Amino acid sequence: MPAVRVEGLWKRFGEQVAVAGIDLEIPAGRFVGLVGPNGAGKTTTLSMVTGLLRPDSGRVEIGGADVWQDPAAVKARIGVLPEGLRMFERLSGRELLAYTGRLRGLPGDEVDKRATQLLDVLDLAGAQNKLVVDYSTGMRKKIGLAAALLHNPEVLFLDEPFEGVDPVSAQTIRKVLERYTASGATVVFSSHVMELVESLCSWVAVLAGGRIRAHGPLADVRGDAPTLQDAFLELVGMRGNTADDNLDWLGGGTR
Ligand SMILES: Nc1ncnc2c1ncn2[C@@H]1O[C@H](COP(=O)(O)OP(=O)(O)OP(=O)(O)O)[C@@H](O)[C@H]1O
Repeated sequence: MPAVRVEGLWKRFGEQVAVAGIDLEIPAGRFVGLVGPNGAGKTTTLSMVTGLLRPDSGRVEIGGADVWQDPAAVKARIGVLPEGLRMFERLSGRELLAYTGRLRGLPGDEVDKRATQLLDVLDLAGAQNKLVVDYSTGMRKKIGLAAALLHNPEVLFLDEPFEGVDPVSAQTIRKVLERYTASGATVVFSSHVMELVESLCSWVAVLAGGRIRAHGPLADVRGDAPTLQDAFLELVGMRGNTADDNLDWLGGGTR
């Protein structure tokens, strides 16, 4: 069974079609990259897939359960780190994890154990008693990731998890996620950084204009192109689209 099955997903915002009929089956146990240019519909798709935004039409199943018919069952099985996540900022990192764990129905001592381990692995132990409002961008991503992992979900959805994260923290996050997928869990994440997707993901979906342009194992999507970046530019029709002709006034010369 695929980890995620999406059928005929559509979303309009007024005149703007954000997602224009997506069909996708994401295999389980893979590190999956969802890539696409700005405005491609990645966040809208992930929001609908994780039960945060109701689609105009279409269906989403996670582990065989329908996201919109049975939201509580699905939400118990997934972890989500959305873009611009709002957190309870007046809690410390540890308090936030304790609160999240109890909301997830975990026993208190289990929450304590898992929180201690996650804070440690994610290099947040020293900041565990600091309020989340005082965390840096990277620290916020890491505490958000810890909260999303606490209940050991089957599928983890991450919107731009590496944005604003320094290379050391990125490596830490990467190791945690690699360990998680190695045990059979699925990670689906959106990113603009092709090198990162190429080095992390075994399966990718390319989204542009609200539609899937290509999907499948990384090597199949890359095809004969030297890098995923080249394949991506070809697929989204941006190859050769340079600013040379239009910005002839920019730079040295006439002011
Ligand atoms: N709440 C909204 N109201 C109106 N239009 C929206 C809304 N959310 C998204 N859109 C539009 O839908 C389209 C897809 O947006 P979305 O945020 O899903 O793209 P994205 O691929 O995540 O982009 P980025 O990489 O820039 O984050 C865009 O044209 C955007 O302007």
